Amino acid sequence: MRNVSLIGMPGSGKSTVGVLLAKELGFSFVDTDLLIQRQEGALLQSVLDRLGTERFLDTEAEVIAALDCQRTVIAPGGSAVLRDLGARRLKELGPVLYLKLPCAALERRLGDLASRGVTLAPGQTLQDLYDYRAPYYEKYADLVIDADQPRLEDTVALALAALRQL
Ligand SMILES: Nc1ncnc2c1ncn2[C@@H]1O[C@H](COP(=O)(O)OP(=O)(O)OP(=O)(O)O)[C@@H](O)[C@H]1O
Ligand SMILES: O=C(O)C1=C[C@@H](O)[C@@H](O)[C@H](O)C1
Ligand SMILES: [Mg+2]
Repeated sequence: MRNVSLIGMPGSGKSTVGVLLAKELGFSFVDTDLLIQRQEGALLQSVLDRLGTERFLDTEAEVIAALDCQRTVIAPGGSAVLRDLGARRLKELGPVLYLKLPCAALERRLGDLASRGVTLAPGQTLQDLYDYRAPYYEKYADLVIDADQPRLEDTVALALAALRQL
């Protein structure tokens, strides 16, 4: 298996589950949010404030399109599926696994969205974002797992089991 990409809503666990999954697989780990921060020389929320949503999404897609890795778990931002360029690159790199969980569970996990760096339009709620994005996650996923697990390790185990089915 060349790489594994995790997609899903902000707070679904792509970064926290991803690094544990990489350890279990003996893979490297890359979080594209960190690549964007390094490239732009600023924290994600500042990048988002400076560029605005559309240019942020273009930048994110370009960073993902430039990924060239092997045996790596890739944790992109929750917005990665909103640009075909980035989403297609993830699929080229290997299986794409959707960490799916209900919006209510995400609401409980996420703190202040205003400072988290989420591409929310003014007045848009997390539920609006969830309803808009869910079809994109489903569209690009090769595998879907129930990420509404009490323990990170349980989600990692489900991810490993799903990957074994390929
Ligand atoms: N069972 C669980 N599985 C995963 N994350 C959990 C769980 N319980 C609580 N959390 C918390 O939920 C948050 C998940 O955030 P994380 O940054 O991993 O999400 P993400 O999918 O990478 O989001 P983003 O799209 O913003 O990068 C963390 O703060 C984590 O500690
Ligand atoms: O889901 C989102 O809209 C985002 C999630 C973050 O990981 C970042 O990629 C960015 O701040 C946008
Ligand atoms: Mg993340």
